[in-house]
Amino acid sequence: MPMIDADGCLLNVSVEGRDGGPTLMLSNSLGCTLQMWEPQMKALTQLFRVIRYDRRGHGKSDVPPGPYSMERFGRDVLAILDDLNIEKVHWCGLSMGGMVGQWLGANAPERLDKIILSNTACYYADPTNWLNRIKAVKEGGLASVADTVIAGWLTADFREREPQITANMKAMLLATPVQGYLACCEALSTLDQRALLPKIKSPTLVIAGRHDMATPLAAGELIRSQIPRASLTIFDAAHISNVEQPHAFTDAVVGFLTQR
Ligand SMILES: O=C(O)CC1=CCC(=O)O1
Repeated sequence: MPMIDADGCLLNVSVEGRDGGPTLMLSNSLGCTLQMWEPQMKALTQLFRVIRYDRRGHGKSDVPPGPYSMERFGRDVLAILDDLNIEKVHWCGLSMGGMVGQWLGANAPERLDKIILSNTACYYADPTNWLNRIKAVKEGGLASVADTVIAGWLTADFREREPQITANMKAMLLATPVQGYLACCEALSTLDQRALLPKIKSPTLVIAGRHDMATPLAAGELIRSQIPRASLTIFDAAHISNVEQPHAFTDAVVGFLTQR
């Protein structure tokens, strides 16, 4: 896996799949590494060259001091594409990955082909939840918020049915560097990309989870309504819908990216 330099921050990047095929870039949720996409990889690598990466502050990437911002995360993606000599990619980002996709779609439209914005928001009306989470993590580490976060990621039904997957997701969250996690929460506490959405001209699919409390269905509907010609698909899932509904998620991604 190459480590790619983005303004002095080394980012852990993985490139797999079909050589010479269209390229699809996957972008993670807060507290997740590129491993979050494992349920999709077998199918996606048969059709696409798939780029995954650990966002700065996460996984095997560097953890430079904050503040971070969606612009910073977007420029990290452009550094990866430049380094790999890739002009244009399809984008699939979940949660923060979807927020980075919004930034790129509006600010670097020449680098994105089709865009999938999954379980995401363009702003938070009230930053209190993020400020509370920052305080809790500063005081008690990620362990102090992990069960609440996991309850937002996966429905109770799924957690009961799939204890091993749930435990793996929790371990991934708990392994996140605290400084990187906090710097991302700070970026989320001031997020407001509402003005960017009408500037996105790429074909866009918005995915939302019927049981997603972190970025509710209404947040997905707002994004859909503001991006010209965007469509919305809803899954019976909480926040991390690609893990909770892996087959439906993969089918939606493949269907959207391969339709003419
Ligand atoms: O991890 C969470 O609590 C939910 C979330 C919001 C933005 C993001 O990337 O994840």
